[in-house]
Amino acid sequence: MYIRIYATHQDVKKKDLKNKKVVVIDTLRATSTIVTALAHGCRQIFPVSTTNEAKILSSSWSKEEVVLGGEYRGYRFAHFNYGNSPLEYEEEAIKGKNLFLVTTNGTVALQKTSEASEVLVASLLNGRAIADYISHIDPAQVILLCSGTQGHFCLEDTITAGKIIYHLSEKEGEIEGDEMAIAALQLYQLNKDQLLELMKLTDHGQRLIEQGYEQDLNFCLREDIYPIIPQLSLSRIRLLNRGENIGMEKKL
Ligand SMILES: O=C(O)[C@H](CS(=O)(=O)O)OP(=O)(O)O
Ligand SMILES: [Mg+2]
Repeated sequence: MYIRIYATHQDVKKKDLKNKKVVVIDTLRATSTIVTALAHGCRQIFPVSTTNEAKILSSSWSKEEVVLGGEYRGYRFAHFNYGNSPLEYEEEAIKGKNLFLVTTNGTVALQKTSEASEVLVASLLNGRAIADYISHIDPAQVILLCSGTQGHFCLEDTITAGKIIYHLSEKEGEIEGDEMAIAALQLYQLNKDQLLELMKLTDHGQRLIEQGYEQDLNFCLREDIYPIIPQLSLSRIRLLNRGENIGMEKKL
């Protein structure tokens, strides 16, 4: 298996992902939010890039079936039900709902994968489960698509990519990859016992703290609390093997 990492979604064109197995990562905070919502019984999530798109797409459902969520530069939209804080999606109210999620980086990265053969959604909250799944299907090549922040490399997505490679190598021995993959693995191995200290140094970590979201930062670093496999297919994200995922316990 060969691992290739893209540091930002701006680095990749849709055609680069054609027929590829792609794992999308946006640790702060979109993919952490998606994983949390699905772990709490959300029916399916539509990643969209504008509030208008969310409103148009969601109009096919009754109001009771729909939740609108998201943010721009960290701040929630006035007429939406929720923002982009994973903690908001731990509620019973999300159960059975169709979530239309608009975010600055993560949902845009997810929309880039329309030509991929399989798309998975990863965060630190479910990184080991994603690695287990990939090793089980054993593809020749996997692309880890980090969302990045506003077109720039970010540590938090690279750390999650490194964690996935770390767990893959635990199962399969040495993993081949590009130099970003080697760097991501080293970064995770060197910092896995001090993730919070590292994240507090990042632009996004500092911004979340300034915006009053320090709890989000702590939460997004809780490794493997939700061992689920969210899969994007036909423009919506659902749990793979929903029956197996349902009833899983949150490991605190
Ligand atoms: O809400 C977030 O954490 C970010 C917004 S930004 O990086 O502060 O602009 O969005 P995401 O798409 O989850 O990276
Ligand atoms: Mg992000």
